[in-house]
Amino acid sequence: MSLRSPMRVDLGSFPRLATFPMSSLKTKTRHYRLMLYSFEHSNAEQSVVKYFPRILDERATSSWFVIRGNGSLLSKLDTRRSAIVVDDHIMAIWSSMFQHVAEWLQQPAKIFEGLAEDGSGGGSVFLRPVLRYGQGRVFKSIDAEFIMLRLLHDDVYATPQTTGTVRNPMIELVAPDQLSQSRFSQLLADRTEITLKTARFKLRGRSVNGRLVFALDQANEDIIEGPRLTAFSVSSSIVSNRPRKSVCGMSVDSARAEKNVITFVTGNAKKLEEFRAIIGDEVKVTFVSKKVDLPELQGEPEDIAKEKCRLAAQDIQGPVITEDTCLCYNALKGLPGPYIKWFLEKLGHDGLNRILDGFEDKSAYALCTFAFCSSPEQEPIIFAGKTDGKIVPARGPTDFGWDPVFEPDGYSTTYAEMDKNVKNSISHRYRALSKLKDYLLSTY
Ligand SMILES: O=c1[nH]c(=O)c2ncn([C@@H]3O[C@H](COP(=O)(O)OP(=O)(O)OP(=O)(O)O)[C@@H](O)[C@H]3O)c2[nH]1
Ligand SMILES: [Mg+2]
Repeated sequence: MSLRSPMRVDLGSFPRLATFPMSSLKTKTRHYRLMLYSFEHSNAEQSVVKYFPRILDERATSSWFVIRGNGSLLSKLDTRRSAIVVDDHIMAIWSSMFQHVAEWLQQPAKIFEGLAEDGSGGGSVFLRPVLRYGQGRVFKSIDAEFIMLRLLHDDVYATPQTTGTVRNPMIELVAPDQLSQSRFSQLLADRTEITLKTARFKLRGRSVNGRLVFALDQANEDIIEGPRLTAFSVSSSIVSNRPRKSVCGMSVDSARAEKNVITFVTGNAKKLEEFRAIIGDEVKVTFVSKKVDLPELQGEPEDIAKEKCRLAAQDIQGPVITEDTCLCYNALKGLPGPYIKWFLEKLGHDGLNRILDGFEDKSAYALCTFAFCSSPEQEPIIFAGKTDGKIVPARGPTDFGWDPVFEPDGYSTTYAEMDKNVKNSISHRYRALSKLKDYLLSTY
């Protein structure tokens, strides 16, 4: 099968309900092969590394997809098995959702570029929009998790070439990035429940901690409710072929999703990025993130981690994860330890080396302590991970803390120089998070 020349679809021109009537949707099903687009190499790569393996394992078809601007990805994927084909019904929903969220956030959206028509394949897909801002060709790329529209369940999939059916559909909008999350929350502040109805289904959305979760229900009306969503157009011929049960007016899936939301309280976007890459998709929990101005506490790492988590749980009034990271010099009996943030800020990478000038021993360890509280009343549970190494003159990209001055034992590269996947397989964060992940897998 060959990739036909890409058809450019921009959101401004993507058909909305008004111009793309249901009848045409029912009679004419086109199939799109998606090219996920990212302005930043690492973002596209991470999205694939994080979200696609599970999909690739699920439904093997002959379809394939391309990540634009990142040739290396293609070689990493088993292109014969990736199935990123959706029909235009689903595209219409996703596009209008993305577009609307972009409008809410007052950001121009560039979501899908280069969609190709293709008559084969099926499968589920995780998509993220790439939002663009800045001037001319200067793009400030958005964090990988800026907004994610995600079909939640394993059994959500499209088989467009046969029936155009999506089973048990559920759609979630997440805005875990700090900026988008606070805007999202503001926009949703006066509305906790949003209902969108079309001729074939009802979308019921609820906003929780800056997320908007939609569950689909059958309905026979074609109206759209909700003052903020009047312009929100949704069109679809998706049908649920399973009888739906409901709990307290919400779908079972939705209710389950509500229960399994944990907030990772952090103000550090890089931590969050690594957290998501490491934890993957196995834990049946929706992780959202929130920046809360927690005090930088003093004391032993474990005490600090616990107290941080208690304060976070009080703020969120629900299940939370916090993380505290230390960089400990053996020559200094564990200092700077939890105070590394200030040392780094005041002294820079050079200074972090120079404080060891008088010492032979340059060895150090990175210590990560995750804490989990299922409610403000619960005592935090601690999961620590440690990676030994040494302090060296800075080498590598400087986009994350003290990564350039820490060379883990057994490697000749600093954390900063390493491939992210390598760091995420040996790091202090990986070691701590593996324990937390095991705990969550056994609990949720
Ligand atoms: O090079 C790095 N590689 C890492 O893997 C890493 N993890 C954390 N840090 C930095 O170490 C300090 C910890 O302070 P910290 O735990 O209080 O974090 P934070 O205040 O940035 O966020 P949070 O407390 O809101 O979660 C901060 O300067 C972080 O930037 C790292 N630096
Ligand atoms: Mg902190």
